[in-house]
Amino acid sequence: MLENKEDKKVLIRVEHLKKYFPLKKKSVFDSEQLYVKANEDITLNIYEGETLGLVGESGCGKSTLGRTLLQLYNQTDGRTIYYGRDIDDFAPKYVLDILKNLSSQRHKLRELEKKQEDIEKIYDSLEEGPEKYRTLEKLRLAEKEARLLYLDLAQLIGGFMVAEDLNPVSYILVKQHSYAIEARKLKNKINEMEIELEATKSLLKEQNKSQKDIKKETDKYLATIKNMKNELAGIEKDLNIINTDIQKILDKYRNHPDFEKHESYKDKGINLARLTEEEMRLLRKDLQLIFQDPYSSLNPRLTVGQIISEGLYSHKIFAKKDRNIQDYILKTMDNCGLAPYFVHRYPHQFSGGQRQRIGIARSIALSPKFIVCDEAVSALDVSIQSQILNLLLDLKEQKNLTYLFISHDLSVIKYISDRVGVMYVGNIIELAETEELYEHPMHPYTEALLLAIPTTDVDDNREIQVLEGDVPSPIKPPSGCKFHTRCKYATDICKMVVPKWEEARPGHFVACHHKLNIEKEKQKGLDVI
Ligand SMILES: Nc1ncnc2c1ncn2[C@@H]1O[C@H](COP(=O)(O)OP(=O)(O)OP(=O)(O)O)[C@@H](O)[C@H]1O
Repeated sequence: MLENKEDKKVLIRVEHLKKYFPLKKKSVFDSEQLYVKANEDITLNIYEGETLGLVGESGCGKSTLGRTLLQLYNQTDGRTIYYGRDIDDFAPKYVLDILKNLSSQRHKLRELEKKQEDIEKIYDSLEEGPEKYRTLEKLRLAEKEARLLYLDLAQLIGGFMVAEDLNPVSYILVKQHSYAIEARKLKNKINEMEIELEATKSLLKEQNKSQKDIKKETDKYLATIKNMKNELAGIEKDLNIINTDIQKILDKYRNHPDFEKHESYKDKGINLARLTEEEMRLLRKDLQLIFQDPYSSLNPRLTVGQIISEGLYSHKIFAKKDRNIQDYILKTMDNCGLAPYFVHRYPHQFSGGQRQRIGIARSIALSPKFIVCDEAVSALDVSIQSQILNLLLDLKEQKNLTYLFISHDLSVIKYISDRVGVMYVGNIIELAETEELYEHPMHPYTEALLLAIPTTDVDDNREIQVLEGDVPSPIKPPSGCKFHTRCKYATDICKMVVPKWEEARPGHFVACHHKLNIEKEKQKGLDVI
């Protein structure tokens, strides 16, 4: 069970994430570009060490969300912030672009805020009715645009947001970041050289070389590493001086009334959506995917050992000549319930459950922090499903992993998840701790999904209710709340205004104009925000 929200560390923060797939035009005369709106305005936190379950009908955008978080798809809009590494250490290039253009970006932000205020005035002046609802939609859009840009800036410069002239701030922060990039490149090189050194040592020992020969060979590496470490120490010394100067300049603004507000938005997360391909490649080992169909994701021409070693070599966790990799692979296989003699076998020689274990071993070998399990047990027999689920839970405990667990099966989701998000035609419409969501659903769609679960409990005399109506198309989804076409509680506002994503009870988020059970909760004396 997860502790209070205050004790939890966010690993991934998603803000207003959007993923549209453009559709091919039928003819060159088509003026309208159509999109599959697979993910729309998704905002959520994924906490370190939790399993966040994701449910919803087929085609609602679960896999797209998982893959977009991992940046296997380029996101159309929004921010995906990863806290598993420190932005100063990782020093991504996009930060330099923002810092170089601070003045013009803040100018743009002020324009967006002005636009938002203007729409707000119009909204306040309107009578209740369709025009007011349409204006509310525009207002939400303007708010979102301004907020995303504000977060991009405040995350990096915090209290400097109050500075009249951002040019000197820009100058010193660009300098700081350029040094950080140099330091990161050197650290990577040192790391690679140390891996080479280990591999050389293990190879020479295997060849029974004398201590003298081993020393002669490894001294070359040690000398290069020493030189690089000296160079790094120089850069880090300069960085410390720059950091002290930055603090001194920042202190000048501390008395400004808005300083603390802006400073509180400063954080060390990395915006995955803005990384270069090469940078994303470096982070790929932290962020893994386990597929539904292990057979199609395993290369049939490679043995289990080769399948697991591929990633270890490409992420430079082991050098090619390093003999220690064999022990490492066998240990990883053992952790995943695979016997050592499987190491030379091919995927077709295994059952579905064993193949899934191989897929899991391949991911786990890279020591990831976050894994998207996309229908990871859906193709397996029920008895095997529970074995794989328990393996995933054990590995999570041992290695402090965080999962996004995607499934259309509500029982599987209930079993494995700490919290559950419910998706409907591209949106997450409800998110809460598992028990809370199953016991007190607030969204009519969640309620309908739960009522549709068959039960074997003889004391449970509720009727199974099948959700009527077709799932709307994600190309032209219904206006307002997308569920209004199937919702028995829908009113006029539902047809026109997208419901706001809000925390209705502590830790319980929902987007609905007519939240269920709120009155009941109030009567029971439970917290309602
Ligand atoms: N690469 C793609 N190009 C175009 N459209 C896509 C692509 N991938 C997914 N879609 C569309 O996006 C929508 C969401 O699909 P997605 O696979 O994310 O849903 P899902 O909830 O995971 O469904 P399922 O449980 O059936 O896998 C669907 O309408 C799908 O057809």
